[in-house]
Amino acid sequence: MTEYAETVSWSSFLKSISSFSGDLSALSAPPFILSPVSLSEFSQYWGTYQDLFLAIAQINKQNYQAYYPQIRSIDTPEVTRMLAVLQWYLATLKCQYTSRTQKGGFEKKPLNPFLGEVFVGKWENNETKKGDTVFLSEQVSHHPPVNAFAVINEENNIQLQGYTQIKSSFSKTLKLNVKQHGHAIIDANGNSFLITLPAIHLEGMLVASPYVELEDKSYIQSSCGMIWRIEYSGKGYFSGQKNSFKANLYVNSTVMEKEGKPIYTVSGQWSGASTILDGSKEVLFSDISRYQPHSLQVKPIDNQHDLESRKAWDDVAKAIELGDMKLISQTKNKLENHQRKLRRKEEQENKHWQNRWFKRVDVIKAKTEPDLEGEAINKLVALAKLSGLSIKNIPSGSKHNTKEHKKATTASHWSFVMNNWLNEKEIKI
Ligand SMILES: CCC(=O)OC[C@H](C)CC[C@H]1O[C@H]2C[C@H]3[C@@H]4CC=C5C[C@@H](O)CC[C@]5(C)[C@H]4CC[C@]3(C)[C@H]2[C@@H]1C
Repeated sequence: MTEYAETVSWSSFLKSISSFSGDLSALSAPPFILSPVSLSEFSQYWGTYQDLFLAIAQINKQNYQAYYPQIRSIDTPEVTRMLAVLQWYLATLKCQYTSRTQKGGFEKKPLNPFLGEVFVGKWENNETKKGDTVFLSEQVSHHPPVNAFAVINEENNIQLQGYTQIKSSFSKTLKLNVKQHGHAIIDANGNSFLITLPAIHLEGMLVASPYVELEDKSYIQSSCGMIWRIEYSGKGYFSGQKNSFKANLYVNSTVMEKEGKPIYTVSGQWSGASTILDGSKEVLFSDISRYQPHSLQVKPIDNQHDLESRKAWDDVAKAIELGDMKLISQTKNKLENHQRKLRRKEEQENKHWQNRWFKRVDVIKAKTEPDLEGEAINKLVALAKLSGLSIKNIPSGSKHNTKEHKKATTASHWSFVMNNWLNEKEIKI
């Protein structure tokens, strides 16, 4: 599409969203801001920096001093592990929120996954003999859209699972605000970590080059008691730099709530370099450009199952690449009508869609009927209690004592069921 035409349709698009409220996926957007990628692919970013992810499981009493030699004051493997979790987490932010806008691109509207859509792959770590890591993503709900994900490396005994539900709204100044519900939980050799999801907003909408900026706070609570509080800021905030953050490590959430002395403070750019206060000295903590992202191995489309994202959306993705609006709506309607027919058939037969690898667990009820698959939920309850965070269905990272928590009535989450994956017959990695 020509530059001029794009500008015209972008400004008419902005006019259309200025009066829009509701589910983003319902908003029709001009072809040049449609992405041929399904949102079900976005959760792969939790595992893209495999070396940083696996380090969380590999740190032990014998090797912990080798990880951050520049930080003289480190004295336990637990603290080293907390630093490794933060370094990995910052790397996931870079992937999650800037990988589409690095080379001058801008955020586009991803394809809205249908119920039961899956996206699977693996990271082959053969060069470092760390065993393969499996990645699973399943659209466990379509109304509202919820994506659940798991990253599993058996050789190193580390597994991440979680889910994301986004709630978005436009501000008067056409800023797109997105609150995330959900969380991620890591289990690594007996240590577990609860990671909350930051709120985000889209900058640059008025100049037709939107990019994500993180805001407010998020937390990483460890089963050993220590907790990270990460505060985000961006251009125009006090720091003035894009993608800025400040992270404080506290011995526990009580000290954090009292604004006690942090064990460490790390600050800088989550998409670039950051430093750590080691006593009175400021030393380099992490420079993400020094780490290699691993690309996920995904089967060719011909070997994929009909429920796998790239096969299911292939016609639509091709139409988007052609920028052919008519063909886009034709191919999208075909897929969406097929889904509506399936839902109607299930209704008539009084059947409901069976989720594949994740199950919904109502935490309040589960307290009376604890079950094995709810194991991750029990971890969520334990870690949330340690951190003072709410387990109700309110924005990720909300505190336990807020009026929003008191007002909320439900506390149900999505939990990965390893047995369902081990017994999976149709979808292959
Ligand atoms: C309908 C409004 C619209 O189309 O606006 C068009 C704008 C050009 C772009 C808006 C889209 O920007 C995309 C960025 C997406 C988030 C990126 C990363 C993540 C992290 C991942 O773990 C969970 C999903 C999440 C939060 C994505 C959610 C969807 C976002 C905001 C897309 C916007 C629709």
